[in-house]
Amino acid sequence: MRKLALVRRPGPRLADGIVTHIDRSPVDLDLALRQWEGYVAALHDEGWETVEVDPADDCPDAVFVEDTVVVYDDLAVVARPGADERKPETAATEDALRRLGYRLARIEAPDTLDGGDVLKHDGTVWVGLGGRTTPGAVEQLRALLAPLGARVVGVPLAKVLHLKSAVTALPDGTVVGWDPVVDDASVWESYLPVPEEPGAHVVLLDESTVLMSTSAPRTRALLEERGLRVVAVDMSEYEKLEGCVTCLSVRLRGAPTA
Ligand SMILES: CN(C)C(=N)NCCC[C@H](N)C(=O)O
Repeated sequence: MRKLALVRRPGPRLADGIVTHIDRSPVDLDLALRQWEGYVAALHDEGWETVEVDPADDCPDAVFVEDTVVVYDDLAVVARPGADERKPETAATEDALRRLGYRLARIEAPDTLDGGDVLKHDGTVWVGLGGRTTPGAVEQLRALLAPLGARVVGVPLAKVLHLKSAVTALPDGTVVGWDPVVDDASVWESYLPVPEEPGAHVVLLDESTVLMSTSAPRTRALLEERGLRVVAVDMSEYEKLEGCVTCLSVRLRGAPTA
């Protein structure tokens, strides 16, 4: 299966990115660029091709490209970000996915949805509700994904920016989360609390390998004990902006051949 990921390099205004649930601290732009290059190199080392979405340099948060779209099978649902200053970010993502041969749909106004609120695993799509994503957007997504056989489930979210700030899924479907920011862990059949907030953020690289932040060493050890191979990258400058490993890419597994 072709493993392709959309990425978008950090722009010159990155340090002005939005912070909501944490205090602002200075972002080192040079270090952020090196960390982004390290992230992309880690994807390449693990057999992923990357496609760069055109820059949106007026938008400080544009590097968090995950928030601009939800891709399911051959359908790309272009998001409508909940923060107005992020709304212009979606146009170039839409162009990139059109060029790659995806069918396109859009979350329509007045509803809003951020891709970071959407967690997919094995036919179920959980959507965080309470922050940037509206109930109407969940209904829109449900209607768009139903023909593809996906089950869309709204999940309460009050303590953190996005659903994937609180939880992500391991290759076997176990959902990992950092309890202090998880509103209702009973939503998931198999739930594993992790000892560090960044430990709740994994990107699936293949059936036995995950990408995560170097700032979660105890969770790394926990996952390795479960038999997973962990690739760790330094994400400090993005974590200062409430970002994490998932936000910097949109993983396209089995992309259509355009
Ligand atoms: C899973 N996460 C956290 C994301 N997909 N996106 C993070 C966006 C952070 C940005 N400063 C903002 O506030 O929008």
